[in-house]
Amino acid sequence: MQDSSNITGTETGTGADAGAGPTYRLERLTVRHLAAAQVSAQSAALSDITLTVAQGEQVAVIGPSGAGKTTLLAVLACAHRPADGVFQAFGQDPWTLGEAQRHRLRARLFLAPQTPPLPPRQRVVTAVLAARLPQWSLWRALVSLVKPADPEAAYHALARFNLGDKLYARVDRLSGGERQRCGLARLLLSSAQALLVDEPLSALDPALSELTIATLRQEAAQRHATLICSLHQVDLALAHFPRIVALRDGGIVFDLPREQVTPEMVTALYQGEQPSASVPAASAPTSRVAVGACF
Ligand SMILES: Nc1ncnc2c1ncn2[C@@H]1O[C@H](COP(=O)(O)OP(=O)(O)OP(=O)(O)O)[C@@H](O)[C@H]1O
Repeated sequence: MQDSSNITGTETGTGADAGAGPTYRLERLTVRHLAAAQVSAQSAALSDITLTVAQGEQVAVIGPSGAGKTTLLAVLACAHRPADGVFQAFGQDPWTLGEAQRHRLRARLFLAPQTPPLPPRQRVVTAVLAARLPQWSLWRALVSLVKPADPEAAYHALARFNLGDKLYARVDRLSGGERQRCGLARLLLSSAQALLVDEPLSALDPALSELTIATLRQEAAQRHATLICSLHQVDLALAHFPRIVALRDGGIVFDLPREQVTPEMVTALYQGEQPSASVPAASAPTSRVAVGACF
């Protein structure tokens, strides 16, 4: 159950579009992973999550390791079915829809996992253009595998993450940080209206971290997409995102406009653990494949 001392913020002043229906509505949501569900009914990855996110909002999700950030993003991407509670994306519960309708709903979302599932032997241009697959006919997709359909678009997307020179590199020759940005370049080529990004800075240096967040925010604002980004770098979350959702042990600890988040709240959230500062991190662990997938 959610701690009764939890603080729930309003969306006032957080960039929400008051006129539009919410992108997400979650009410008392419980989420379990299969293995955990087998061990104990108590061990939910997320419990009692109530959250509404308006179209166009930009939200950072923070919290210590294991808090449930990746699980939340997988649920929002309609990749992980909640065990209990209400979940709606764009006003629809994906898990009551037929397969084809759910597929159409997922095409409105893009999840960029921490470790993007890029085919290692593929060239970067092909991997980035794969974001357009939902918009293409089967024939066009097959032709693009041999002769990339729109290399200029891939170049421009990569260039926004300072990676234009890797257009024709092989994916398995990229560093961890370059792979991560390659995954984010795919996001720019999607037509998604909800952008879900899991720890995009874990393998990036401070300058690239700033560039990456600025690019994501700019893209979301331009297409009036909702942006939800999990971050270990609390300082960057507070500097860039109007709304901060803090998770710990699978529950929401606070959900507030950033001006209302105090250093004491952050210290309590991490309880002895040191929140990451925006310093160069070790490259992303290759064994950690985020729940969910890119759509
Ligand atoms: N595939 C899985 N099977 C079983 N349990 C899982 C699985 N993935 C995550 N969990 C558990 O669910 C909880 C939430 O994990 P999650 O990965 O969502 O946290 P996180 O906040 O993203 O952590 P991190 O910051 O380390 O990436 C943890 O207790 C974790 O051990």
